[in-house]
Amino acid sequence: MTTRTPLMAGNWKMNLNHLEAIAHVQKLAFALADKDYEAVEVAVLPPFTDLRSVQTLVDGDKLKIKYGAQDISQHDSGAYTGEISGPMLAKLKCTYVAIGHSERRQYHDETDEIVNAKVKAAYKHGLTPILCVGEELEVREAGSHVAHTLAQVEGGLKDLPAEQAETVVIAYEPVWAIGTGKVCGAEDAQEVCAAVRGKLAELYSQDVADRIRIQYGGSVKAGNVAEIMAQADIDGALVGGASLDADEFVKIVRFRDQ
Ligand SMILES: O=C(CO)COP(=O)(O)O
Repeated sequence: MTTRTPLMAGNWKMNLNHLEAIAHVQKLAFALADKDYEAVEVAVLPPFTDLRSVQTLVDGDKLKIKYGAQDISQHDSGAYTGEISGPMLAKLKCTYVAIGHSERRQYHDETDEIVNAKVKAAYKHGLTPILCVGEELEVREAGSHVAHTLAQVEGGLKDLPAEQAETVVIAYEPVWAIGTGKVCGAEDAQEVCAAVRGKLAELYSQDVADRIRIQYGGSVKAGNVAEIMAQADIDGALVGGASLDADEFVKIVRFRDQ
């Protein structure tokens, strides 16, 4: 049986400046300095402007916390005002990059084609994509949430070889559950995550699918994380609001104690 190391990632979105980031990561590192959490991978996704400070802290103190960006340009360099490239993120030793978050799809018109180009850009520069997928409320109400999410998975991974795909992280984030306090029922989340794993098996192989980590995201808190993590196909959480509170995020990382 494949054992997948749970990945708890905090997506800070547009919150915390670089000084606040330093204080926040120090708090997390202090609270997680014992061995209890070693079986869980912990990552933060701060705004671009914080990455250098987070890198300096993590490198200097040899922290086990990983970090990454919330987006990446599909281009390596050039006249793309405001964009941040894969080589820049790689130089900052980012491990992860979130791609296709629903807020990018919604406010920046990111299509599956763009998401796919960004996933390829991440791999080109040695970054691990956290490919975000999930349906809006209307889609859920129409009963098409599984098909919608699987189409996003397929579109995001298009033409990606198995050697790359097997390290991707998929984050299932139903849009209606993001920042709303309406957590998707654990069994409903499991239904979609199991279908995502089935799609990965169809696209690659069962072996590859069994190695890919699938996170749930959307109003995850210390109070609901244990139930979510108890689901067979959920291997971690992508946490927004609750990741801004160090104590709460630490409790989420220690989901086995909740
Ligand atoms: O979008 C999310 C993480 O990427 C989820 O956000 P919330 O945890 O605030 O609902």
